[in-house]
Amino acid sequence: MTKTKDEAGLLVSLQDAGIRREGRFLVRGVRFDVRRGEIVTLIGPNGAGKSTSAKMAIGVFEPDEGRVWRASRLKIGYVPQKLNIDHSLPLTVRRLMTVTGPLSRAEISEALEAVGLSHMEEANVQTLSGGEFQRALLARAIARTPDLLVLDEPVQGVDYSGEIALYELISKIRDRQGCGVLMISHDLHVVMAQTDTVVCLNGHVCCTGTPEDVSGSEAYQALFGARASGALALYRHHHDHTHMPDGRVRHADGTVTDHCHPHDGHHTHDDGEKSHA
Ligand SMILES: Nc1ncnc2c1ncn2[C@@H]1O[C@H](COP(=O)(O)OP(=O)(O)OP(=O)(O)O)[C@@H](O)[C@H]1O
Repeated sequence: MTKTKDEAGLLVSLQDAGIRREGRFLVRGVRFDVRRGEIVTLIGPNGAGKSTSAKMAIGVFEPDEGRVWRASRLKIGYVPQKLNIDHSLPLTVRRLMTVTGPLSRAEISEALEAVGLSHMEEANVQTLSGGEFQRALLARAIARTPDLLVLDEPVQGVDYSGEIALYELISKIRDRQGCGVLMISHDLHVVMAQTDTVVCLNGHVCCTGTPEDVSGSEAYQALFGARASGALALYRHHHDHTHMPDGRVRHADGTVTDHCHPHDGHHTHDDGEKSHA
């Protein structure tokens, strides 16, 4: 018996979807699926149609051609690219959490705890660092336990180690809540190691596949030129390390230390297990 889309864990499916404005297509021929537990990243240069495609996926835009299918009663958590906040008005983290809809005290505390911001519930958002602010927005999105978490450039204004921490957090949330994740990124090095599928856009889909497939494809190389060389691979390279049977850690550069470096992310174990402690 064939499984229905819902049974297969499919959350959203774009089939040759396109958006036309003022007589021209902003993007067309967009096709990708997001399933429960899966991380899909849209990459492409500025103006490539990443946000437009994500907006089609979540139903903000109806496609002018092609089709978009969404699971019934799909709950979406959206982390916007930017948020215009009137800094002349005081806004606490707790209030930020509820401006888009009511949440119980328990839901607020749990979400802030998940992103490591429990101690900042009463803080004014103006005082947060870039990384803390992104985590507060993430907390707001996950507090409603979405089926699909959509993040528009989540690491903007976040430094390299903050970026890795944020990616690990997103991956942890995916594991715990079992949601699907659709992520947008205009920069190449930010494609997180846990991404299952990369969709490379430039007004249309240039290529789709695993990060390795995409970084090796001609379409991707042509689109990003010199910047493309090894960029996705580089991300993995930086975070690859191996746990030796005696507990020590061997890094990609061959050095051996007692512990992981704080910036270490994806890694493998010598016993063949692939996971993070
Ligand atoms: N409502 C609209 N009417 C006309 N043009 C639009 C509209 N919305 C977006 N565009 C244009 O469509 C193109 C794709 O925009 P989109 O925001 O999807 O790109 P993006 O890949 O997310 O870019 P960035 O990396 O800069 O955020 C851009 O050239 C943009 O100016």
